[in-house]
Amino acid sequence: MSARTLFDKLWDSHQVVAESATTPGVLYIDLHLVHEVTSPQAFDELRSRGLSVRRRDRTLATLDHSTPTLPPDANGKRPYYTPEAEAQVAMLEKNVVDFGIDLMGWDSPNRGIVHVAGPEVGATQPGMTIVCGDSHTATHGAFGALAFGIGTTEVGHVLATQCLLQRKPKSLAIRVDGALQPGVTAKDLILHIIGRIGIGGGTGYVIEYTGEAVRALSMEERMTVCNMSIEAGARAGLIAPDDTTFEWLEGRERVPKGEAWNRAVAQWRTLTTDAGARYDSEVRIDASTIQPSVTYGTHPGMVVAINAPVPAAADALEQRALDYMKVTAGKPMAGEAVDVVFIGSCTNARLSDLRAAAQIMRGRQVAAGVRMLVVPGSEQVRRDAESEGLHQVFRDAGAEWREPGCSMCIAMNGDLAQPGQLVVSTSNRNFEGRQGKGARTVLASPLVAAASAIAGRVADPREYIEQEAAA
Ligand SMILES: CC(C)[C@H](C(=O)O)[C@@H](O)C(=O)O
Ligand code: SF4
Repeated sequence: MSARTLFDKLWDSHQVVAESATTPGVLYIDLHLVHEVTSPQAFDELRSRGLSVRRRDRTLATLDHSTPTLPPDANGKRPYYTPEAEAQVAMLEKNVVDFGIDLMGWDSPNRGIVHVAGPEVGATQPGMTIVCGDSHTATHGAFGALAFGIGTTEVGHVLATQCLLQRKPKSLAIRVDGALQPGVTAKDLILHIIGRIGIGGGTGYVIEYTGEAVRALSMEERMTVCNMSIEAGARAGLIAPDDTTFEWLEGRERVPKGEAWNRAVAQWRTLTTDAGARYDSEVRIDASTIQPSVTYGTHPGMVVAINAPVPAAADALEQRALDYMKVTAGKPMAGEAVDVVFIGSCTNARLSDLRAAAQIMRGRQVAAGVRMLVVPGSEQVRRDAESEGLHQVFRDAGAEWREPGCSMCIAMNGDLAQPGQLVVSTSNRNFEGRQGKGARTVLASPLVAAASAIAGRVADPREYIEQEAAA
């Protein structure tokens, strides 16, 4: 057989019916993740047709988007933001019982944002096809799985058949050579990439991230990178699995054990792009040139190095974005006054993210007038962080330590910013109103977010890291 890319291998091993000029192919799905927002109509459809879930053992649900991050009151009542949010959660709780599906619900020690909790329990594994009614499903591609978001109608198709109609996308290699500088994180890398290729740069492609800077990333950093593939328009983002992947996965609840683990790893080691395999397109990036980066506009492609001047608007839409953000071309983002700092979301709410932020915040205070929310991505992250005392570091600094959920990433659960407020956020979307009507979002790394909370303005974390090194 001729040389194949990792993506080709994943596709070939899951396409059960080939596509033709007039019909899409049929792809077998190994894992279907479900959350409360995009599943109600899908389950209703099954009900109305008298269908059951085809592979309950390959379906796993969680509660994350609509869940409040404040604890229940003395009567156990949770402070849902709206009756709709509460109904959505109740609906999924009912659906998993009616259809016999596992739910990481309120009483589970594993509940969390779907893209944090799925990998943590070992449901996400190399070589799988993974779907979820959620655009950030590409996160799971960090494990060498073909993972992408689907719509609610397709959620129904997968529930009923465990298959999906798909045409094969093209492949794009993003090769990152060199090494990231101190204070420059995986988040800066992916923001830089989207800034470079644009929000349409990945459209029609599955991206494979390669190169020595990608190999050097931890598993959690790889998830941060793959998470935002959709923000470049890509169908999915992938990183070939290696020892970093296997070490991270070994021993987790849902991965194979004993001899079966060894066999799985041996098979997973074949999941690499063959020498001589061709991508449809390639981009090269030099990691050593990347600075801590932030967004300055209203989509994730409007990215600038934190100390570099904001570029002039190229068109009326960009000018509208600058006006909305109250940002001036020619001035850097560093120094912009900050109202709210949010550390959370499926992009950056894992233990290493919280450690990075805590490193800067330890012994310091959130600036007067700044509100800071730290929201762990899952119950596991919360437990691990609390056992290290990170929650205390954040609380001592004056930040709020919340319960796991999507929180202020999407502002549909009660956590939101006020009109006009500027939020430095570790999430992945900065659209108008994303974090509350009129709220202005600056996407950044946990290091930039923590430094900005302390400074009360958008700040370069290297100022604080250097102080520490000097001390
Ligand atoms: C609610 C859900 C459908 C949505 C998505 O698909 O990504 C959300 O997670 C988001 O981040 O905007
Ligand atoms: S954390 Fe944000 S981006 Fe991630 S799934 Fe939740 S709403 Fe979507």
